[in-house]
Amino acid sequence: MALDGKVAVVTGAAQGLGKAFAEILLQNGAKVALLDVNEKEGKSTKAAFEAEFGASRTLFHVCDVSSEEVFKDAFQKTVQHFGRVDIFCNNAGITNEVSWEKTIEINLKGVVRGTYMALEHMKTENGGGGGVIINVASMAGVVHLAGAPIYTATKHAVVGFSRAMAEFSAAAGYGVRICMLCPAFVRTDILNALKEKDKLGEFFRLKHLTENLLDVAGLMETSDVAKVFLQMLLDDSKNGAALLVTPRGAAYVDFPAANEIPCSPL
Ligand SMILES: NC(=O)C1=CN([C@@H]2O[C@H](COP(=O)(O)OP(=O)(O)OC[C@H]3O[C@@H](n4cnc5c(N)ncnc54)[C@H](O)[C@@H]3O)[C@@H](O)[C@H]2O)C=CC1
Ligand SMILES: CCCCCC(=O)CC\C=C/C=C/C=C/[C@@H](O)[C@@H](O)CCCC(=O)O
Repeated sequence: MALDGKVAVVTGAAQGLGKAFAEILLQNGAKVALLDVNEKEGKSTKAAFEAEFGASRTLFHVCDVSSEEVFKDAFQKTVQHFGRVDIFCNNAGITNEVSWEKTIEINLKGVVRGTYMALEHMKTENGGGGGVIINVASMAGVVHLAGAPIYTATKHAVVGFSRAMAEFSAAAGYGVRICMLCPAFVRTDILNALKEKDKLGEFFRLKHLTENLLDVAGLMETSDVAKVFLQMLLDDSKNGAALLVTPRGAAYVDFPAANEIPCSPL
């Protein structure tokens, strides 16, 4: 997929990884709708992008992905403004083990909402032009964090949901690919949760386990992950693929097929 003239939606685009994904999309010729619950940061990001790429290339909508109504409204306004959407990146996420229902609402249900909405618009069956959905999971979608069980659960769920939807989309002939990005640790505000007892609750006592993983893996910059995001987005051969991103490089996860799981009689 060439990006020139394509229209992308990125959730959680005001800062961190979402902002870096939006920036690399803009650098490569796309128009980008920035959706985020943080109005102040979102407006400031939009202003910075306007100065660099021109006013007509970006839109900002205040949008909480945990509200079906608000999310749909922001998406519809984007379609009205740009005329179409070709790329949808479900990136918004939080770490909050105390308000765990909120974490599921944003990290999982927000991704499900965004995926369904994007498919409905992009699928060729409805006269759409096809496209790509990138769901941002985490390495915690493949390995677990004992210090963040709900975060882990949402990210595993995003991987499972996206893989199933990718196969469904291909089988239905929708013309929409769905892939997952699974980064290890990236220098963004989400990691502040590791210092906040009111975010981790009883799991705060295991924060050293997460910190140990961070020490082993190292910390990436958002721009490093954005480069890998772009590669995956442009690779038309990938559907249902989960790309792990670490400071040492990137690798697609080799999931076992159902008939490849070794079992012996009990
Ligand atoms: N930073 C890291 O080490 C890693 C982050 N991730 C994932 O990357 C994604 C982006 O996170 P980061 O950029 O790291 O964190 P961040 O905290 O810097 O950015 C998250 C963005 O999502 C927005 N957001 C939060 N709740 C929202 C909601 N209800 N509706 C709309 N927007 C909302 C925030 O306002 C913020 O702009 C998340 O899904 C996170 O789980 C995955 C692996 C590693
Ligand atoms: C509670 C805060 C979590 C916030 C954000 C994340 O999603 C962070 C990433 C989650 C899991 C990371 C696991 C990392 C494991 C590594 O130590 C190791 O398994 C990978 C080694 C990388 C390499 O091969 O170089």
